[in-house]
Amino acid sequence: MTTASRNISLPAEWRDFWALTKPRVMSLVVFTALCGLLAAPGHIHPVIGFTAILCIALGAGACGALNQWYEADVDAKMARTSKRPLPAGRMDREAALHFGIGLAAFSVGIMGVAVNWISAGLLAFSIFFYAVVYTIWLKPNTPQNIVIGGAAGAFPPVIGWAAVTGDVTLLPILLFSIIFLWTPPHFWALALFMKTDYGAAGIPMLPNVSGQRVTRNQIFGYSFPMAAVAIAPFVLGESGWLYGMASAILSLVFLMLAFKVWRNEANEAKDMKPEKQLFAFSILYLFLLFAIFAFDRILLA
Ligand code: HEM
Ligand SMILES: CC(C)=CCC/C(C)=C/CC/C(C)=C/COP(=O)(O)OP(=O)(O)O
Repeated sequence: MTTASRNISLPAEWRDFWALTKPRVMSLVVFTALCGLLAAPGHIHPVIGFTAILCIALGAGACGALNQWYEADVDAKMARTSKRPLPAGRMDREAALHFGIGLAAFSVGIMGVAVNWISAGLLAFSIFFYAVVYTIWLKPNTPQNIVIGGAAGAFPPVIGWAAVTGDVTLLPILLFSIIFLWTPPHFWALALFMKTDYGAAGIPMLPNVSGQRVTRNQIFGYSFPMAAVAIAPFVLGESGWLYGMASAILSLVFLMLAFKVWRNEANEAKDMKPEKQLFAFSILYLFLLFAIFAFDRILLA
């Protein structure tokens, strides 16, 4: 028996289905949903709360699968995505489609029956928005694709909140707005320094359509309303000082890094340290902001 065969590992096809769900990106998506759920007023039975988060995770996985089903040809043209299960030829397109539709139907159905139909409706809408509005309609047609389409990724904390309360009030709309305004700096910073090949694959992302100067201006521009909305829960008296201080400090660091991106003139990836720093920090920022927000609300409750 070889060392490799003795390792405990998933059979290849399971690993491929797992990869279809884009687990690394989706982990933060699911975390924001958990924070929305924990920050909501009222009580949810832990088993129902766990079920809600599981459904959101499965719904997010459905998004990844449906996206890769539709984009198999595009993914084959980009080095970054060419090793995904479909372009690499390890899986049928049909299997990915069935997996995506199955996960979507299962997650929405269980959410509706076990949690409530408001959160199930929001989950169904988010999946539709990402799979159809973003992937099929906006992404191949406009460099504003991720601005509008990014709304799909902003829904999870609203869904988590609605799982507890059965409604959507100002606070979850603020959580939505934070992610909505965070997405353009998050993605465009990455698109500046990483060889994404979107241009070669015919996808009109902002850097390859309008150039690096416009992209840097837009990154800096979106960071201001993002910071303002991030601090808003404290200003409106919906959080304590802990979140107030944390959101101010984190947003200040974000703005400073976005300013360094704005000032940078480099067009070689090796000189794009500010862009790399902003992308890496964008993930830490959202993680800490949501974690501290939920913690602060639990302390206040
Ligand atoms: C339309 C919106 C978005 C686009 C186009 C986008 C695009 C990307 C891309 C291309 C990557 C590089 C790595 C990869 O391909 O897996 C990435 C990484 C990442 N994104 Fe986004 N993203 C978006 C929204 C979001 C949202 C809403 C979240 C979470 C709330 C998120 C969380 C992450 C995380 C955690 C990573 C790092 C993953 C890793 O370490 O491999 N993204 N994003
Ligand atoms: C609960 C629920 C329904 C959540 C939706 C969450 C969601 C779909 C977030 C979007 C994040 C994401 C994977 C962007 C990748 O963009 P891309 O697919 O354009 O990137 P690619 O070029 O790597 O394929």
